[in-house]
Amino acid sequence: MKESTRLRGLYAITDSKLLADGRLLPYVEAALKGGARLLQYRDKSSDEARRLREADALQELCARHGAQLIINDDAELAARLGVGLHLGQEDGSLAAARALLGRQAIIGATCHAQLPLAEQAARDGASYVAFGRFFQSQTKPGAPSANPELLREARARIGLPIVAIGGITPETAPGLIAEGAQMIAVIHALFAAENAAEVERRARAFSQLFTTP
Ligand SMILES: Cc1ncc(COP(=O)(O)OP(=O)(O)O)c(N)n1
Ligand SMILES: Cc1nc(C(=O)O)sc1CCOP(=O)(O)O
Ligand SMILES: [Mg+2]
Repeated sequence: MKESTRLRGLYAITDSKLLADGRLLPYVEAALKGGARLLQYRDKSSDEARRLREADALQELCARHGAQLIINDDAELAARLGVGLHLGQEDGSLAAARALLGRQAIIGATCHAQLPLAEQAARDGASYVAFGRFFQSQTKPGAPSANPELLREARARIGLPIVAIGGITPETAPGLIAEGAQMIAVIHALFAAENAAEVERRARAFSQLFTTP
């Protein structure tokens, strides 16, 4: 499958608090049923055994639903499972991660609101670049803010799929897609839900934004 086809649509990101108490697998499965194409396992704990167990279970779910699993921050775990990786600016060398994971792996890079960071990420072998945060984020309120117009310039200058992140809802996503975002990465507006059925409904609402060419 072409990278541009794989990297389009809803990009769901897990959250350890929202998905605690047995919600991780049912809520993620609901997001995948609702059409999420990428799933990022984002867990900041140092419990390596649990992280491996959970990532393994998520990999199986993703495989069943034809989605791609991406590990946040942890190149070793991504290498162990043979899945993708997302790195921020403080998370280690992207070029080294590319060498470790190989040419086929999906590797994403946080670029905040800075095109030079995206240009560097492209040179270092990123598969996609992520810009944000575009709105107030309940998950990461302190992340640097970005302006939607940035996406248009990024599209013209960076030859990689673009992810938009930060406080995005089904109502605000269309404006970002129109400006050039190929993927919309979401935590709170997807997973802060009463039940799995509601997660699936929300995922479907995001995913439908990508069905028109
Ligand atoms: C798709 C996507 N974009 C940005 C981020 C943020 O990464 P980072 O800046 O490393 O912050 P943490 O998520 O590690 O707290 C992301 N995870 N995913
Ligand atoms: C993990 C993360 N990174 C961001 C960035 O701007 O780099 S914003 C963010 C949180 C995204 O979650 P929500 O959809 O709940 O706002
Ligand atoms: Mg990080």
